[in-house]
Amino acid sequence: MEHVFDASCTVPGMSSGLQGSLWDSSAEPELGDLTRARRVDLAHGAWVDLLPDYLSGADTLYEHLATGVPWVAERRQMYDAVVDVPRLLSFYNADKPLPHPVLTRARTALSDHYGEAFTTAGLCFYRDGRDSVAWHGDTIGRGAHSDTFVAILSVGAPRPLLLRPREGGESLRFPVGHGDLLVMGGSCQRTWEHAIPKTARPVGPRISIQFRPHDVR
Ligand SMILES: O=C(O)CCC(=O)C(=O)O
Ligand SMILES: [Fe+2]
Repeated sequence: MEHVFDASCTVPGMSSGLQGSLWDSSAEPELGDLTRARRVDLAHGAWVDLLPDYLSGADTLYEHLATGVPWVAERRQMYDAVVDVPRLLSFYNADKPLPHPVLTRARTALSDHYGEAFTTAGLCFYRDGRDSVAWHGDTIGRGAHSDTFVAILSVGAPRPLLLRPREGGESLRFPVGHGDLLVMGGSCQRTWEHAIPKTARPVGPRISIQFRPHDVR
């Protein structure tokens, strides 16, 4: 799971920013075996499944998404200020074809494995260590009151995904690297929060793909 990336920031649409990978960057992306995922049970009925290197040929997918997806820089109202969302976004609802066939195959494989249809895909582009997502649960829709799944496939620079119980307690740190899969399940969205913290360390760009079932956001 050691991957080497160039630490330079990317200008999306001009250069993908992924350089110096040790891997064959022309390899076609392929999926591994979901039954090899390792489950970590968390308190309060939450769990995460971890599957490092679920995707091989991750360089190819990274390049394809970095340069080919219509990335959007959003701004959001925060109290009385309008602030930049610290990452680029691209959302694929159930009707919109996913930007690479391996993502369509991943969505089908996840649906078969977990026994629930994953429908949407949210893509996030973290350009460098200043990009982040603050503590939150994916509680828009039924994640607020029911058990749900959120499956995250990660390509590019490794970043830690942090999880902490809502009622207080220590946070757990799950490094997610190039081609890794992390699935949050059970009560995770309503009893825990997750975040991708900012870092002052020089880190290269990362793209995450979050697959969610209907009415989970
Ligand atoms: O990028 C990630 O791995 C997490 C993103 C996330 O939590 C979200 O978009 O809801
Ligand atoms: Fe989230």
